[in-house]
Amino acid sequence: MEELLKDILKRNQSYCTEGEVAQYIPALARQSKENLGISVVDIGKDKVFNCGDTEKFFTLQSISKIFTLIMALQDRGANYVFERVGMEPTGDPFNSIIKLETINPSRPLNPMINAGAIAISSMIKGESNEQKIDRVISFLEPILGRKVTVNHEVFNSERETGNRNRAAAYFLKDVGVISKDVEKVLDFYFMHCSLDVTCEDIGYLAAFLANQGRSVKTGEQLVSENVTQIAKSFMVTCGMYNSSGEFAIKVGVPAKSGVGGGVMAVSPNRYGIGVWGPALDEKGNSIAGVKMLEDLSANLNLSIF
Ligand SMILES: NC(=O)CC[C@H](N)C(=O)O
Repeated sequence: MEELLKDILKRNQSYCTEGEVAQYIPALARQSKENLGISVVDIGKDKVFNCGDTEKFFTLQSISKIFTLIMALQDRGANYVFERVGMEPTGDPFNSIIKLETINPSRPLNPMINAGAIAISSMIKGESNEQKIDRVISFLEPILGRKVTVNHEVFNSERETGNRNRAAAYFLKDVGVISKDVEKVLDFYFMHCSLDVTCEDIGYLAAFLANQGRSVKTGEQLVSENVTQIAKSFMVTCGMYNSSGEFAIKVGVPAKSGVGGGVMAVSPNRYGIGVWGPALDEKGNSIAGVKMLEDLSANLNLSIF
């Protein structure tokens, strides 16, 4: 495995120069394009294989949407959640708001697009945003086996510039999908997107899903298999946004990307995979990261289809 990862990293390094780091969040626009890392957690061997920049921090961004979805399902139950957010892919960019008004009854099509994830954020239980983010952190820490913190620079940057998310959230309040204070809901959404992680962490988050909701670090069953199945189904249909179909054909595993450049990929019962490369394609997915996943899938025969 060490040799395979070294080879895959080397073969795909040149893709780092293609695409751009996320420009619409100023703190992310300052990231270096050159970073590239891949981490594979082998569940059977209880071992992690790292290659490249696997210990540097970047923000979780949309990968966090999987974990807030899991928490909302636990806090409110599936009926409550899916009365307010749908189960279908959009074919539109992650921050698009175009379908919010044309669908009847009006609700976000799925929990992976920003509008859906913001609605999900409003469902997480807690008296204050501090309590809510502490709950997210307490959920993640036993999976990662380390302390997790919010990156305040990225949080403030998103908060200052997130006007499209603000537009989506106010629309959702108008149609009754969100009932809480919109600015507070947005702050909490920006906070969980701004959690600092490493590529290795993404591998362990993926391994937790590959392991049907059991932490590989502690052995603890943290959520029911059914809830992880829902999360992984959304990863297949919507996890890579309007590239999910192409990704299913070329890589063939449940995956979730974030504009920090991370991609979390799940090989059920076998591997948790984290890749990181901050230069993104026009759909917001890491170019070199996706290329490395294509190679890894072909080499290890990972496609679930
Ligand atoms: N695709 C992403 O990672 C988007 C998350 C980012 N925080 C946003 O709201 O735009």
